[in-house]
Amino acid sequence: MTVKVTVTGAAGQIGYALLFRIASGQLLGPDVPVRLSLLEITPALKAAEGTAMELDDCAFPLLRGVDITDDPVKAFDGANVALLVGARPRTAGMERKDLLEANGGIFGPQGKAINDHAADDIRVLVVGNPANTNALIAKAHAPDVPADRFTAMTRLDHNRAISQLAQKLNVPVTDIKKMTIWGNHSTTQYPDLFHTEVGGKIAAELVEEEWLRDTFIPTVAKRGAAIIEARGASSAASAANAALNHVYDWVNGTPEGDWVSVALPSDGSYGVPEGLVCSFPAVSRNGRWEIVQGLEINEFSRERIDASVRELIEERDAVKALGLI
Ligand SMILES: NC(=O)c1ccc[n+]([C@@H]2O[C@H](COP(=O)([O-])OP(=O)(O)OC[C@H]3O[C@@H](n4cnc5c(N)ncnc54)[C@H](O)[C@@H]3O)[C@@H](O)[C@H]2O)c1
Ligand SMILES: O=C(O)C[C@H](O)C(=O)O
Repeated sequence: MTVKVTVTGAAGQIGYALLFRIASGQLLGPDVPVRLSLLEITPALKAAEGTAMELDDCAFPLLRGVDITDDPVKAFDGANVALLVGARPRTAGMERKDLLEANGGIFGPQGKAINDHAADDIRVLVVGNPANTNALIAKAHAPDVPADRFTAMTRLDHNRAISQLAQKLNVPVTDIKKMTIWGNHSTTQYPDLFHTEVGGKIAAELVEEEWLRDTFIPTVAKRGAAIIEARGASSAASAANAALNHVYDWVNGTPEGDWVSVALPSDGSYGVPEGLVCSFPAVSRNGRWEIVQGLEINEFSRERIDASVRELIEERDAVKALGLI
């Protein structure tokens, strides 16, 4: 069966890094045909058409067609996977409230279009920032879709944390298992090494406490800003790569003996208020995310998880006050 994949913000940077890899089979697997549906704002439709011409020119064996539209209803009609990448970026002089409001105007109607028109098995990944709260808004407008189909991306933070630790310990990234990012995809996120395993040993015991606290955590949490500073634009190829990892694992399952980081609606686990879209350690089984249960949270971790959750609560309360959820 051909899977319909809708990508919003398709003419943007992440879109350009993402679409060719989806069409080559890296989102769902090498045997799954895909049809791409590109949603853009009207002024960017021509650029999206250019990208679609290039997709044609690749003659990808799995690509069954590309549709381009500025209408969310058409874009999400029958969609099985939705990658919500397009968002309103913060510009000079813009208050946080303005940013949340502008994004509410995007993610509310997209959530409703998903609710009314997507396929029954729709899976949604929000990449556009502020990703957790944009996912919360989309979910609030899709009451008929199971809440756990709405996720936001912290897989890039997860991959960044694995890479930083691998470099510190001079081991291949494949030696690192059970990394966790807790909380918000923002600088308050908490990359947790107290359950991470490296060759069967706990990572926090293999590094100096000072490095963990003063180098590792801030490097991972501020990596997005460091990329913007270096590139003059936000991360695109690595964000696209993380989106592919997230959906691939969701659909095909996470490997035994490991887990990944996923922002998904809390069921109250680890004291995170129900419904908040928060990053947790998670495994995918039978096509559904399950939060890893029973991890012991020490005082150091508790403080940091709580700080990020507080920020998520503030964002939720702000969008509630604006009538966006
Ligand atoms: N979660 C993460 O880890 C992560 C990582 C990197 C970037 N991001 C975020 O991803 C988003 C996209 O990044 P980018 O570099 O591709 O940005 P970009 O500005 O290059 O592209 C965004 C695209 O979205 C489109 N767009 C805007 N409003 C839209 C709407 N209502 N419907 C459809 N399309 C719309 C724009 O026309 C533009 O083409 C940003 O919000 C960025 O902050 C998230
Ligand atoms: O776009 C940004 O603000 C940064 C991005 O979320 C990232 O983590 O690279």
